Amino acid sequence: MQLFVNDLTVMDFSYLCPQRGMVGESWIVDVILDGSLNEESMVLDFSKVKKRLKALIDEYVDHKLLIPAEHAYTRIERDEQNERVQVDFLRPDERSIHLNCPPEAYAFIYANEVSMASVQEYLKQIIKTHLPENVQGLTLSLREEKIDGPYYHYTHGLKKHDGNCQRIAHGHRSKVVVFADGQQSVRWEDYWAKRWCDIYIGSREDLVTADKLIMQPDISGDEHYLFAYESSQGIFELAIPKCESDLVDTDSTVECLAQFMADEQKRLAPGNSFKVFAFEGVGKGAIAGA
Ligand SMILES: Nc1nc2c(c(=O)[nH]1)N=C([C@H](O)[C@H](O)COP(=O)(O)OP(=O)(O)OP(=O)(O)O)CN2
Repeated sequence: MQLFVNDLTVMDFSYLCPQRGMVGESWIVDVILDGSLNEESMVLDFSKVKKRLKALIDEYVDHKLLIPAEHAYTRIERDEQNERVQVDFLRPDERSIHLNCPPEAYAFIYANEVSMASVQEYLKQIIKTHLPENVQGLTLSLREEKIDGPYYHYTHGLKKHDGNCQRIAHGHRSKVVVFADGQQSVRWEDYWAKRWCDIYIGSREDLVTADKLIMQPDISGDEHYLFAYESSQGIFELAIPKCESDLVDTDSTVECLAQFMADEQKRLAPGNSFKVFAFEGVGKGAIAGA
């Protein structure tokens, strides 16, 4: 007998990619369980499927940075004593990425790349060990939201958030809808999709100088932004290429980003009025005008 649950959850996370850098993603999870019927004549109660599997996915992937642990660019250094992990992703041409964070900030995918297939396998191995005996098989499918129109992938961290959004590198794949003088404007939507294609959005107030960091990455020149802050889960540090980042004067909540976009459009085209629908992952977001 097979049992299916579609749209079990959305995983919002980021990953390191040799070509694209830091990529924000939102993947929808569907599952199929194979098993015999239990004493309740069920493969597994839907409420248990939803709660248990979502809890595992939240614990192991959601709001984390996924590291392709077997890629040649990846270096991982664990400081067990201080409960910190440093990751150096040594891309060429001064596009290296460096982090020093509490261990919960990362998920290590033992593969050459972070892909739907490798994350699927990683999660399958974890979830399998948490299923009751009558459930013998698990199929996990990951998919992107179908988006008609422009979208972008961004990564950020919300240092004031009391949950996992405080992690400095988690992200989303987000649709954007813009109205200029009451008409939908694909031109402006394309503008943001291009500007924020694979972007790290940092708050200006989190910028630090190298002497303020615990990590001492081997970075030459002035090609990187350095960000650091302390939240309830610990100290988070990130060095990321400036050319793959954008700075805002506020926090990077979706409310602030929607307002940033509307204000930026007004600055570039003062004669028009704007309304921006900025999504944060799938099915939610903020609306701002200028
Ligand atoms: N009003 C706002 N609330 C939250 C914001 C925000 O910008 N404005 N941002 C976040 C985080 O960035 C987070 O990544 C949002 O992800 P989400 O998946 O919604 O968080 P949850 O884990 O709580 O939801 P699940 O559906 O359980 O995954 C948080 N809030």
